[in-house]
Amino acid sequence: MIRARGLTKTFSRRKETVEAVKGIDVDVTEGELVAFLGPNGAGKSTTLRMLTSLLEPTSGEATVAGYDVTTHPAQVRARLGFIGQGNGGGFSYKVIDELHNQGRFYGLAPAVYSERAADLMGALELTGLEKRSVQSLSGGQRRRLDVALGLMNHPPLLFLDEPTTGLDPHSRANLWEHITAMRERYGMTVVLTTHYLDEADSMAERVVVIDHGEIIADAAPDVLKRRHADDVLNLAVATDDGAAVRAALPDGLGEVELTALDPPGSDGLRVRVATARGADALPGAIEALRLAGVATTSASVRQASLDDVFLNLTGRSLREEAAA
Ligand SMILES: Nc1ncnc2c1ncn2[C@@H]1O[C@H](COP(=O)(O)OP(=O)(O)OP(=O)(O)O)[C@@H](O)[C@H]1O
Repeated sequence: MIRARGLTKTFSRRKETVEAVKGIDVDVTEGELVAFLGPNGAGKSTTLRMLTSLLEPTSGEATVAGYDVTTHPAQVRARLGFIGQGNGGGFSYKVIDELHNQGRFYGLAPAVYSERAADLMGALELTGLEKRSVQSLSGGQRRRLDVALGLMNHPPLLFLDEPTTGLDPHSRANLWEHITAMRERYGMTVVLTTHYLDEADSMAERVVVIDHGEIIADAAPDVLKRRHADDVLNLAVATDDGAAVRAALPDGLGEVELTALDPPGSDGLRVRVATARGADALPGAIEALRLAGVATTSASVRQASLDDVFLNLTGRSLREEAAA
């Protein structure tokens, strides 16, 4: 569905040159749900805008839905839906007029766009808001209208640029339900950008991590975590004999860190082990300690997150950058 090779975009701003995208190679096959994850300014939107033919690449090439984005932009646009960061709707227009105008824009017959608009309004829980002005909608409703606008041409490929940014957790979850339902209904390929780690982790089947205009990792969230991050076992043990704890833990479990328990003076140690597949390793670790006569008084596993992946790949935390 998408094939990009050596895609670059350089912007000249006054006398400054910004290399926003630095030679991206990416393939997306039909039906995939792919998230481009990266901090602000990483080049996600620029990549999306090139793939949707809205922005001409400085160099490189991309084929989308079978057409070259530079030589056949109209054919590309006819086959995709694009939901940008800003709201697509004109603020003072009525919701239904926005949808109908979008249908006209795609050259659909009135009977077809009226039916599609009604159908999408129902599917995206916008029924009853037909006559409301776009500016009177809530953030979540407006985003769902954006999705409806993006789907009026029944595209085989949907691009969403930060679809859930600025929405509260409830509206984010609700929008996701709708995106997933629409994807199933139309069998669409979906490509989106996000800087929400939890969203990329839970919703995307594949995550393309972008930093400074380059793809630094590309795989399913679980695979990324297995490759680039460890789970952490956190145990408390009822002994101060650190050497005995180290000797008891299975060989090759992972890096072990021992610290005194809080508050100071408490008997025992806190044991932290960075390890792959922490939940699977935990029972064995507790049993090995027990056999060595060491009682475990508390145990938990912190699963590796995509933030750990980003941190290990770049030395920076995406969570902190997103909050900054
Ligand atoms: N039209 C433009 N003119 C000059 N520089 C630009 C332009 N558009 C983007 N840039 C720069 O290119 C870089 C990548 O921007 P881009 O918007 O693609 O990042 P992003 O990953 O989508 O970030 P965000 O999450 O903030 O949207 C940034 O340094 C940005 O300032």
